[in-house]
Amino acid sequence: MAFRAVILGAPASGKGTISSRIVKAFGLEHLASGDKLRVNIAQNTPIGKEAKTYIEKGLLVPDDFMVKFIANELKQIRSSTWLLDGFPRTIGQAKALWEVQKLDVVLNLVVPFDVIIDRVKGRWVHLPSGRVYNNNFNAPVVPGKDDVTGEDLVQREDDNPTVVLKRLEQYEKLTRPVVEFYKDKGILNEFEGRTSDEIWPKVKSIISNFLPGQKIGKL
Ligand SMILES: Nc1nc2c(ncn2[C@@H]2O[C@H](COP(=O)(O)OP(=O)(O)O)[C@@H](O)[C@H]2O)c(=O)[nH]1
Ligand SMILES: Nc1ncnc2c1ncn2[C@@H]1O[C@H](COP(=O)(O)OP(=O)(O)O)[C@@H](O)[C@H]1O
Repeated sequence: MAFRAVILGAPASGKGTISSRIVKAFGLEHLASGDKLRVNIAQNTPIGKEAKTYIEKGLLVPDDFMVKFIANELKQIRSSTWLLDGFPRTIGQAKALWEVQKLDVVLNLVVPFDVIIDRVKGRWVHLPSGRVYNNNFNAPVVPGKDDVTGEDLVQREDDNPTVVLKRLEQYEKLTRPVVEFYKDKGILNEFEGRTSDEIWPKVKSIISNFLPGQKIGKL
């Protein structure tokens, strides 16, 4: 079956956290634009070098770059059941995606900015997998190490307070109109909350209208 969704939300609103729960519960492909860009930066690819110049300043990477980048990443996904995280982030990107692919549902996480500022301070990531941790929410079993691989966790350069403020400003100016775009399409679902644990059950029930849950283990 085909099911195509997008998850939206301000920086650190919990897109990655909720997406990982969606993947566990429904077994669909998760494509996170930020994670893919950071892998390119870590590998010092031409894409990574160019994207880094914007990301380190808290600016969005230009639309034409991102549309091409994500179109190529989507081609790598065999399945027609996927969740896009971190893309689209502008009206230009949303229109370009809609041209080639109609979506079934858009999830928008609405989390207060004071919560976001606090979360960013404690965010640690395992770059190769995109797994995220937080000192006050889901700390790794071994401090500083990824639970699955034991590899080092890092804090993102763009998670420092100055850059975060720039990213929030970019979100307000450029990404909030994307929410309106999908509201007009009649496929937007908004989820308000201060924690992922209160948001998750509401997200899960919306997606259950489209997809059967994963069998827990094979009977
Ligand atoms: N305290 C707290 N931290 C959370 C919660 N949900 C996610 N986080 C953490 O907040 C940070 C941002 O979450 P993330 O999923 O990366 O957000 P994204 O930037 O929207 O993808 C990460 O360090 C998460 O571990 C929550 O409910 N409470
Ligand atoms: N769709 C996109 N368009 C433009 N820039 C993007 C996009 N996705 C990611 N980026 C760049 O990568 C940075 C990190 O993205 P992401 O990991 O999604 O941030 P967060 O997890 O904090 O919301 C963004 O601040 C932006 O500079």
